[in-house]
Amino acid sequence: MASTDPPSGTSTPLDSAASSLGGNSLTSSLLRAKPYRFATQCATVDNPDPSHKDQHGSSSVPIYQTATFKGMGGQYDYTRSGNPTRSHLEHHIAKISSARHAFAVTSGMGALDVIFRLLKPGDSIIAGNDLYGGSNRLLTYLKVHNGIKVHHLDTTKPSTLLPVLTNPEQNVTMVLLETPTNPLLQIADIAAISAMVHQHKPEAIIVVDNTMMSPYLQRPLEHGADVVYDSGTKYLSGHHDLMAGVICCNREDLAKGIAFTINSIGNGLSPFDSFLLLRGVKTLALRLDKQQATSHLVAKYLHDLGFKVNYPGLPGHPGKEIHDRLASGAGAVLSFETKDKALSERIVGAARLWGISVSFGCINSLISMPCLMSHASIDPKVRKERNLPEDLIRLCVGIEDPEDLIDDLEAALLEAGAVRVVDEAGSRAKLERVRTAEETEEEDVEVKVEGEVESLIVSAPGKVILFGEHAVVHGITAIAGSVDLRCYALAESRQDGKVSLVLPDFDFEATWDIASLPWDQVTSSAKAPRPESTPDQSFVDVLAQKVVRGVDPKVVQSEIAFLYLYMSLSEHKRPSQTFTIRSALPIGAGLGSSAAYSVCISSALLYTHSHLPLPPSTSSAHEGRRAITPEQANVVNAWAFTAEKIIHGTPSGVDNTVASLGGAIAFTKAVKGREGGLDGLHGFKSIRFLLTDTKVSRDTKTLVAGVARRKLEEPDLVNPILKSIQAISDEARRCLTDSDMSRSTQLSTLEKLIDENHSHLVSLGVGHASLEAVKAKTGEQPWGLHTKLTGAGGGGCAVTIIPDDFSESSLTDLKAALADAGFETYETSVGGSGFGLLSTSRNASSVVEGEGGAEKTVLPDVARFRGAAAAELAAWAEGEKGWAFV
Ligand SMILES: Nc1ncnc2c1ncn2[C@@H]1O[C@H](COP(=O)(O)OP(=O)(O)OP(=O)(O)O)[C@@H](O)[C@H]1O
Ligand SMILES: C[C@@](O)(CCO)CC(=O)[O-]
Repeated sequence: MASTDPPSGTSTPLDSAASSLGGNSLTSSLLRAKPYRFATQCATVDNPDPSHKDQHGSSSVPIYQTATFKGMGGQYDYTRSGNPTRSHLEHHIAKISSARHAFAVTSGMGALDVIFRLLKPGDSIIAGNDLYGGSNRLLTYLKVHNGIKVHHLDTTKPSTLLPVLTNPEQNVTMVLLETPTNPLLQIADIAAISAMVHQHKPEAIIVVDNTMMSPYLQRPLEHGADVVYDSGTKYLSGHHDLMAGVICCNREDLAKGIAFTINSIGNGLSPFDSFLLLRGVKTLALRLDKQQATSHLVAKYLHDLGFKVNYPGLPGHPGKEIHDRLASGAGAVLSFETKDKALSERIVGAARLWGISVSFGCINSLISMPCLMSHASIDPKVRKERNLPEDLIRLCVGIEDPEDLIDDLEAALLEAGAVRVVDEAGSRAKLERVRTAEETEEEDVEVKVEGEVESLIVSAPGKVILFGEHAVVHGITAIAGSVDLRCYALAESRQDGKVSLVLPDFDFEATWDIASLPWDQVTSSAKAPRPESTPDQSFVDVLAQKVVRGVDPKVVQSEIAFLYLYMSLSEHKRPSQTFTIRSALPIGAGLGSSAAYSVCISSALLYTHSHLPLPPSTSSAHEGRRAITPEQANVVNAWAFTAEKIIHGTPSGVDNTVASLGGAIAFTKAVKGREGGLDGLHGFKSIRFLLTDTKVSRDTKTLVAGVARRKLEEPDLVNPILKSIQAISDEARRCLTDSDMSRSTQLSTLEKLIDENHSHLVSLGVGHASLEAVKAKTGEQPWGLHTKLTGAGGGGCAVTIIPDDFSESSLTDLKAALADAGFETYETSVGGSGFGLLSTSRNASSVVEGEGGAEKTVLPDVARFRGAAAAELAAWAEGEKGWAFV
């Protein structure tokens, strides 16, 4: 093992040369202070132990071809445990990989085997579903012989990992990523996945197979990975004349475990192979620059002919902008489809300069069919499930002249009948791809399946924030719970190539031609929302051009949020649907109407577009409780958060979390490296609250921005207030969870905290005269109640605690007095169900006779859903049987 500190090469041979020549001018010292660039670092091998100089001043690291070392107490005793040639290599690899520790072993698979030995029986590992065949084979071995559970998931969509990560029955201790994948060149967002995994499973290790990129193009440790390995057989050595694997990490504990395994099993790299690999690494940047430049030409050539080409250097490659963020180049492996396996075999067989070979990374160009070669060990059924085309051809580009490579490929395509000449004039004949019969058939089938999606109804609750609104945006804990006023969405399938959004609350309806939507603008970051990142602004801007202007300008945000989610979740299916959304919640009044709307569109889309499986159908509302798993609710919540951000700007996430999961919670947002948290609270259920809508309209986005501005301008005023609000939330939480506290102490404590929190909110500038009027009225005798604003303030709603001994007649009088003052009241309990779902096509009561006596499935009483007054929606929903809830 070798350790470097600092990780990047800042000590240079020039330093010693300059000082021995007495070079100490300002310019030369400035120049020397700069770390070497990558190619220089590759070419310059530092001595891991400068106190131990080579006795003859050898310019190349000697091969210490010895099994044993004489004497006792020296640095080396036995080559299995350590060898100077290997130490030089490992030190060099660590330096170019931004790593503190590096290890060299006998192959890439040997490296993975060493890493897998960090796992224990009963552990779960998440791995991609487009993995190198050898990694897949080793994972199967672990599953069968070592009691390790393996989950193959689509790592291009980080949200698909959440259900397994958050499942308490799965002890996920490792996540194995490859990006770009081999051979489909799919992109996994190492940074997003690492952050997500570390948040949900801090003890899990993120392992990245970086062979396709090499440390020259991508250094995953810089993006949050814990362990990185490369098959050194590929780009690091570059000549296909040795087998090697390297492992890098920064964590001391992992380094110790890895060193122990290598020493115990004895698969450290031999001195001779260490020498060869060290020699190869010196030219890594030089080789890859050439290989990558030619790859761009080859990819473009095939793409222009009309083949489906997988290469992250091509515009439009899915995940390209994530890849560009993680890596500094597209690499030198690409793959393309011919849509005909036999045709692919003919192309591969006809190539001359492109050698038929497994592996990649060599200076010579290679061609292969992964399903027959590198990935043949994966069961054909599994290959199909993982969308690995049997006809796929992989090209690994070498350093030959690009013209020769393209000539040879062209000759092979022509000989195999994959292309034909359309114009012989010019220096290169004009060719076009010959379409296969299978392709034409497939296209017909695709057209037929469009629009065939489930119809269903979903609902989501609003919320009341008892303590901590606004402060929660800045990392303070909020105490909040769901209320029994909900938003409802009906998703209906249609067949006319259009999608409609109907918003009766805004007297608004918009219909778009699906084909005319800007599909080419759906970026991969839009398809994989992350809690800490903002929605893709350029996509939002493009969608803003597509919205239909209604009477109320606020509807624009609702439309953009809808289109953003519809397009990001549609994939290639693009179903024709109508979404009708109705709210029993007052809109823009502090009860989380935007979050409930966001959860409705998120859940309706995730289920109708088959991203989540429908829960088993139930016959009564009671049986439907917990029919939706918390894992599914987390996925719905993640997408709802994106919609909420589009509507709100910078929400904390508390509203959508309550609207998704329901119940009552203590919620803390993660800010600036401080961990967030989410805890369920149960003490709310029996407490009655009165909500009073002042009817003064306001906008959460503006109010939240106002507090943020104030925090920036007057930190000495705002920061102590935030601290006090944290203390209020902490005390409220204690009081709600302390089973020894008497009921009367509990209620009087909450009342005191309500008064304190309200005055802090007023100091933050989000109070309003109308809210003070409600506070004063409810505080008057004979009522004497305690009230605070709830939600964003500036108008909107106030919340009042109703003590247990408050009589019904007093409550009626109070409500009348508030109504006289022009306010609207709602009595609510806190802590009911999260989002719910009613699948209509599987509901037996929904089958009726259609035209010509045929049976037809319609939504249950959809007409009543559309026609009911807002206040009647809850009664309508209760009347419908078969709801499934979180
Ligand atoms: N039923 C609905 N149909 C369409 N859009 C809606 C609906 N309900 C809410 N919205 C969207 O949410 C916006 C209201 O969000 P806003 O954050 O201002 O209020 P709120 O969520 O009710 O209050 P708070 O965030 O303080 O709890 C509306 O302007 C609209 O864009
Ligand atoms: C004002 C605020 O704290 C609550 C809005 O309901 C904003 C947020 O948390 O997103």
